[in-house]
Amino acid sequence: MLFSLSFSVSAIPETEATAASDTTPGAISENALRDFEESIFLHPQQTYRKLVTLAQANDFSNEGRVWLLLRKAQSENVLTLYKEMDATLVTVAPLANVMTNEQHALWLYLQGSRMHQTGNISGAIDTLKYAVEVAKENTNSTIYVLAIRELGYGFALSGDYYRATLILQDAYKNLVTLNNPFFNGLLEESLGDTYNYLGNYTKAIEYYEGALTFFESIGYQPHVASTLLGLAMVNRKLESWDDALSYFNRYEIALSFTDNHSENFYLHYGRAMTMAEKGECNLAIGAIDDALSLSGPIDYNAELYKKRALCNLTLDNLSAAKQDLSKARTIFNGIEALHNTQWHLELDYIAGLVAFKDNRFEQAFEYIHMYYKDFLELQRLNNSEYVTQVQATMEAERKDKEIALLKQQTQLQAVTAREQSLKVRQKNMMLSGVALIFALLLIFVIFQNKNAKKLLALSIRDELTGLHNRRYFFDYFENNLVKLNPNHVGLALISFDIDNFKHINDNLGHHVGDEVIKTVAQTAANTLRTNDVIARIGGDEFIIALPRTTLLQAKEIAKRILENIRSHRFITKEGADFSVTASLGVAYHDQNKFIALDVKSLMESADTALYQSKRAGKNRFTVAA
Ligand SMILES: Nc1nc2c(ncn2[C@@H]2O[C@H](COP(=O)(O)OP(=O)(O)OP(=O)(O)O)[C@@H](O)[C@H]2O)c(=O)[nH]1
Repeated sequence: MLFSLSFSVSAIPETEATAASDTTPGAISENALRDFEESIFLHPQQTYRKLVTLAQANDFSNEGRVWLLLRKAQSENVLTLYKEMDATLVTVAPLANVMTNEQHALWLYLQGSRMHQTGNISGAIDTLKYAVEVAKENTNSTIYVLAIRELGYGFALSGDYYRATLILQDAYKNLVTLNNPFFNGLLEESLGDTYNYLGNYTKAIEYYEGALTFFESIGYQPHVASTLLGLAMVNRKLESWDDALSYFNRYEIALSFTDNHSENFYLHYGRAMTMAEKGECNLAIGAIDDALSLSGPIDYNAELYKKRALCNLTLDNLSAAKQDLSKARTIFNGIEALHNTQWHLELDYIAGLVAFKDNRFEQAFEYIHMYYKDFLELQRLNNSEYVTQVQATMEAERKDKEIALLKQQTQLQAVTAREQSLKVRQKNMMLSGVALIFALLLIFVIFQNKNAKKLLALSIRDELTGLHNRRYFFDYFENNLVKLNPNHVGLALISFDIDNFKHINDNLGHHVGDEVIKTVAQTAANTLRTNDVIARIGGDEFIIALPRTTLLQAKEIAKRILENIRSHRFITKEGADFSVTASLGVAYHDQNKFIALDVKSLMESADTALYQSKRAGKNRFTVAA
């Protein structure tokens, strides 16, 4: 539930109720505008109408006008009137230089949360960090809490769950002493969202329920609604279909706080998907059609078509299933960013089931096989050791099943006529398909939490080199190397940096510099083994983790990297012909020494060794003491 509903509150002023209901522009004092916050949450629709009326009057000072516009944008955010909100933010921008600190922080926060909604996650993170900085003067202010929360979302959306959880838990620890139900509700809701994304659904429910109690106690309907949606979604993931459906019903009632029906799509979408997953296909098809008629985001529509295809298969409506599948395919063809994601690959899986129903067994097997292959490749690209372990288990399980099936086939073939054996072959083909699906479903369950779709896919890669980025590397390190595998045999880190790179930029241009970075990245990556992880840390600096390695192997790899980099010749369009070198630092953690793995100090050792290589004349590697 990481869509953003933004709110803020202050102590209820005596004048607040009047402020919200009075529509005469002249009757409102400028100070009262600042205090409009709470009425935005209690009566969003009425407050918004009031603010629109006031905005038509021109008799405000600059400070008053800024408050008016910011509060208007804030209520537009609450009511998800994003077009209007964008326009209001444009109107307030020229007044940036007369804003007070408090206004400036609110302005930054609103921009940051809007960036989230449009998918500009890195922009949102930068803007929100700035908002937190500006709001920090008063850490018990509403804007500070809101900005921290939104920043936590930013980290979660970019796949940095670790930092998201840390920042929110930290804020929670400080704010819980204030005993403000709104703040407590906000933070519990955010922790619910983060655990939801982390796949810890039981913990997510715990936090969402806490948040719901706080929000209901103060009557902030937009928050009650968003928390109920969170509870519905988590229960769906836990396959508690009836609880999920009952939360969707409560969400529908809570949505009455707004006249804007755009959130209805998520209600109908969630409900339809839940019904289909529950197996109530007759009901689900009607619900899917309702959701499709609401013109939600196009990739959600594709998911609806996929589910309808599966339901139609269950109901033996083969031709309808084919049509659904083709509609889903058309949508995916048009969204390049989603190509080769799990959601895209699932089309082949469904196509396999359709072909099977159609008695095209060979084709069914082909599709499912292709799906299986592509899916594992996708996971390999994600390059997590955890994934590899799961895959290995699944693969072993699949092989066992296939062997058992082959045995069965041989026995059957020995006693049956040729005609019968053809049938058996078809049956076995189906059974191995089922075995594959079984294996894949298990993997799916594990990766279901990674549903930030393209946002996640984009956020773990460095744009220039296509390698993993810094964030992914640290996340991988903490979550896969340290937590999941504390007893690894040995772990080496290699930190490296291209020598005299600035010289290349200065003499041959930035575009050549970029090419050098890309080629060096590729050369180093090609030198590594499948389970090694390389990431670009920034500029011309890279880091490599070599799990399950001896120091001797690590040195060998460092040597090969150096050789492969220095032996590459660059020839530019302009006729320059040159090669580059790099300096490396190797740090090694030896489990046999019974010293706990400390990421930070291992990285520092690798960096120190790298600088020793630089000082000793570059183009070499040094092993940290
Ligand atoms: N072309 C290009 N240059 C970059 C990029 N990111 C950072 N840089 C430049 O990379 C250079 C990094 O230089 P340094 O590593 O500090 O120094 P160096 O010249 O390599 O010297 P030594 O490391 O001591 O060998 C700086 O000039 C940055 O401006 C990028 O994405 N593309």
